[in-house]
Amino acid sequence: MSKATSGAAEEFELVVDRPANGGEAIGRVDDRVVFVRGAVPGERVRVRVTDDRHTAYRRAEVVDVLDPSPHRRPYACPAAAHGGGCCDLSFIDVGHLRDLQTQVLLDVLTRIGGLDPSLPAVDGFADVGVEALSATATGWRVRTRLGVGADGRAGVRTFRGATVLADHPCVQPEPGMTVGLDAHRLTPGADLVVVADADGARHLTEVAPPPAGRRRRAAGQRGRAQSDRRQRSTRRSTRVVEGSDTAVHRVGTREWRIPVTGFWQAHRQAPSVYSQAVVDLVAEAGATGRRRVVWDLYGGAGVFAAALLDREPGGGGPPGPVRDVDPDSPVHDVDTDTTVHVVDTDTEALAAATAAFDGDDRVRVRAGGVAQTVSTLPRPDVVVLDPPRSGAGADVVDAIAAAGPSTVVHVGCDAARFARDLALFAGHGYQVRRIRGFDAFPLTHHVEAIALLVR
Ligand SMILES: C[S@@+](CC[C@H](N)C(=O)[O-])C[C@H]1O[C@@H](n2cnc3c(N)ncnc32)[C@H](O)[C@@H]1O
Repeated sequence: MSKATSGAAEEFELVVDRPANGGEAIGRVDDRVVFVRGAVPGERVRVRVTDDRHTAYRRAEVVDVLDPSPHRRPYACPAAAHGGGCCDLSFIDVGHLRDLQTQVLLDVLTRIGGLDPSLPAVDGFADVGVEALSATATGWRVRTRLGVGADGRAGVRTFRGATVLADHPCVQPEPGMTVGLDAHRLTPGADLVVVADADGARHLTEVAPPPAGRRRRAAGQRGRAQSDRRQRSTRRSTRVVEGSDTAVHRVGTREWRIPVTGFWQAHRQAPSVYSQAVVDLVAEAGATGRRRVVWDLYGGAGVFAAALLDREPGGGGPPGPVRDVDPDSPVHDVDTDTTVHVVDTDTEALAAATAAFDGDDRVRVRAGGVAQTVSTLPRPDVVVLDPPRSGAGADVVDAIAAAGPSTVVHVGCDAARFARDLALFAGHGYQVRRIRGFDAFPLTHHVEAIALLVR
């Protein structure tokens, strides 16, 4: 290793050997861990220190690749190649990137989740690994939030920065979704939310710049939980620039009208793939049947509620005439219906749920925080939870366990918080029966994980 100091930022060489949960590669120098952004595990790189405030570790970025990995590729995303905070790992071959995502999830499951690697669920996940949601790693995103630069043009913002890359498009949005934005007069410092709906129409809503004092904090928070983003939007005024303020999304035979600034899964395939996974896991636990009470926590517009009612035995079947086709069938016997309680803090998402279920009294929506609300619900047989990146945490896990469901399906979008929640459930006697992982944000480090837990 050779060291040098350029101004305030120290530079040195090291070999990085494994992936970290946040997309960096990990090495070690002088007994301190170094998290390196822009490296592939296995590479020898020259790095510049970007954060030296901690005794146990430092953060650094690559300034030169001295011994490149065979999995390194030219950046697939022009925005990321220019420092955009979008496709952070688009310089790694897609197949290898999925192997790295699998490695990260296995690492946190065992280290933070306390799971035994020989557990069939962990072993089974290691065999299958992180699964693709679509055939290609580009053109999958149906909702995105861009920045508007000082010149009034929209683009991806730089990683943890405020610079807008209007001339370097990101490859995540569906084809055509971000074409021709320059035709609109936009407000410098605003956000521009872009949505491609189920019918191929585009909707653009501008979210006004945050008040001056909050701008700095908002930039630092970018990329945090969906709930944070939603709250920031609701406090700022919005203006429809193109299309409408709501967008139609469909899963199976159901349709939802979701506010453009509201939450819907980013990947076109995610709602149907996740909801099928939830249905399959509940069936695997044998938790299907009559007169069940199901909680769909952090349920948003009720996509999982719909899948559990429509697609699984004992769900009651789809609404309307189909339910009456065979009144003798146990599956469609109205007297045996499951009831699903959808809980979320987002009243607009719950309004979309109410409209989508159109008076179907098998679905009850409840506005409020999960921790405060669940004690008021009837005891559940099955609980599905899909918290934001911050995870569910101890209070929520304690409250779910106290209600005593036989089956829990946990959907997590941050691997470490997901693993922590599994450890909390284990403390209440819930064992992991199966784990699946999805490459829900291709060319990035993000992984969506789903676990089946049984008591
Ligand atoms: C990852 S989204 C999942 C939404 C839904 N399951 C879906 O797939 O469309 C997380 C949801 O949690 C909601 N949320 C965040 N914090 C919450 C809390 N403390 N209590 C209830 N809901 C919350 C957000 O409004 C958001 O709808």
